Amino acid sequence: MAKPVSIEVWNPNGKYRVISTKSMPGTRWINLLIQNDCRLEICTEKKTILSVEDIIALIGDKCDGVIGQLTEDWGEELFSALSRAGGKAFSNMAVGYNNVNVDAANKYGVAVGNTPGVLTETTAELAASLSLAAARRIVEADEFMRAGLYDGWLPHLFVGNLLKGQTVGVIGAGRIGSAYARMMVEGFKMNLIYFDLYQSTRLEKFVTAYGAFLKASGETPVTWKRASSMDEVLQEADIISLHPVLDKTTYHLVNKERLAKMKKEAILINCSRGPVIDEAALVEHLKENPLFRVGLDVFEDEPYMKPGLADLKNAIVVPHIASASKWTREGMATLAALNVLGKIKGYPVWFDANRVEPFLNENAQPPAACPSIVNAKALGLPTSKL
Ligand SMILES: NC(=O)c1ccc[n+]([C@@H]2O[C@H](COP(=O)([O-])OP(=O)(O)OC[C@H]3O[C@@H](n4cnc5c(N)ncnc54)[C@H](O)[C@@H]3O)[C@@H](O)[C@H]2O)c1
Ligand SMILES: O=C(O)[C@H](O)CO
Repeated sequence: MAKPVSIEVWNPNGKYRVISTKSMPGTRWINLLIQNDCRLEICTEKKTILSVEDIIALIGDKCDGVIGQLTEDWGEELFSALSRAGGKAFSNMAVGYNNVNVDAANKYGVAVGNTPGVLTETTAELAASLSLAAARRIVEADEFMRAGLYDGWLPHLFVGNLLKGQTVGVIGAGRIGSAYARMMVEGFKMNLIYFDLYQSTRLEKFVTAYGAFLKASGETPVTWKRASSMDEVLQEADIISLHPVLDKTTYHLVNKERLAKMKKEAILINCSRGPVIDEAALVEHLKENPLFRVGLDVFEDEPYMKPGLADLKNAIVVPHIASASKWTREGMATLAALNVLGKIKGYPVWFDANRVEPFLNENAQPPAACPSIVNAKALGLPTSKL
C-alpha cells in the first residue's frame, strides 16, 4: 500500500477530480479549473521528484485528470492507474514529453497534453544568455571579482570571443531553435548554419531579409545555410545550440566523435534535454580542450551532473531554468490545466498547437478547446474549427 501524499484542496465539492502533482505559478489555472466544476488537489509533498507510487496514491480510486511534471515517469503503471480511476486526461507542464510513454497512454485511451509556444522565446533567451555568458566568460569573471582577485585592468584579463561575423549553428530549428537563431543573427549579426530534418523556410526568409537590410545600410550582410548533415554544422559553426526533441534518434547526438569535429574554441549550448549529449564524453573533451566552452541548462542524469563537470571553468551550468520567466511559467500552467479541462469537458483539440495565444489572454475566456494534445490523432479526437 502506497503511503498517503499530502495535498491542498480547492473547490472540495467540484464534480471532476483533477490532480496537480506540483504547485504551479499563477492563479489563473486554478481559477479556470474551479470555475468549471473541478475539485482541484495540489500535491504539497516537500520532495522535488515524486515516485510512481506517490502519484498512484494521489490518483486514488477516482480521478478525471492529472497535470504532471517532466520529472515524473508517465508510463504503463501510471496510465493504467489513471484509467482505472476513470481518468481520460494527462498534461505535462512542459513542451517536451520524453518522460511520457505515449503508446501506453494510447493503450488506455488517455489524452496527453503539452505546452508548446508559450515558452519558445523565454527558452531561446536563456540559450542566448548562455551563449553570451560563455563567449564573454561572465561566470568566471564574476567568481574572480567575488574572490577579491581583481587588482586592476589588464590587456589579457578574461579575453573571450566576439560574436559579430562569426557563425551560429543550430541543431533542431523548430520553434525554439528558430527563435534562438533569429536572436543571434539579428542581435549579434552572426551568420547562420542549421540542421533539421525539415527545412525552416520562415527562418531562411528572415535571415535573407535581414541580410538585405544590412547590405542596404552599407553593412556586411548576414548569411544562412541549411546543412545537409549535422557534422557540417559542427565543423563550421563557432557557437552551436542544441534544440531537437529527445527521442531515440537524438540520444547522444553529440558524442565523443562529434565533439572532436568541432572547432577547438567552439561553444556548445544545450537547452533541449541532457541525454542529447554524451555528458561523460563532454567532460573529457572540456578537460582536454580548455578553450572549448559549454553552457548547459540540462543534464544527462538530472538532477545530477557527471563527475568532474562542476569543477571545470569552461562549463557554465544552470538548473533547467530555460523556461523560467514568470509569464511563461504561468502560461505553461494555464495550457496544462486547459488541456486536462478541455478533455474532461469533451472539447475538441485546438487546430494549431503553434498558435496558442488565445488561451493566454487573461482578459478573455479561453477557447473551448484543448490547446495541445500530442496523441490527438492516435485517439481520433476531433479538431477545433475555431
Ligand atoms: N531547457 C528547457 O527548459 C526547455 C524548455 C523548452 C523546451 N525544451 C526542449 O526543447 C525541445 C524543442 O522544443 P520546440 O518547442 O522547439 O520543439 P519543436 O518540435 O518545434 O522543435 C524540435 C525540432 O527538432 C527537430 N529534430 C527532431 N529530430 C532531429 C534530429 N535528429 N536532428 C535534427 N533536428 C531534429 C524537429 O524537426 C523540430 O524542428 C523540447 O522537446 C524540449 O525537450 C527544453
Ligand atoms: O520541455 C520543457 O518545457 C522544459 O524542459 C521545461 O520548460
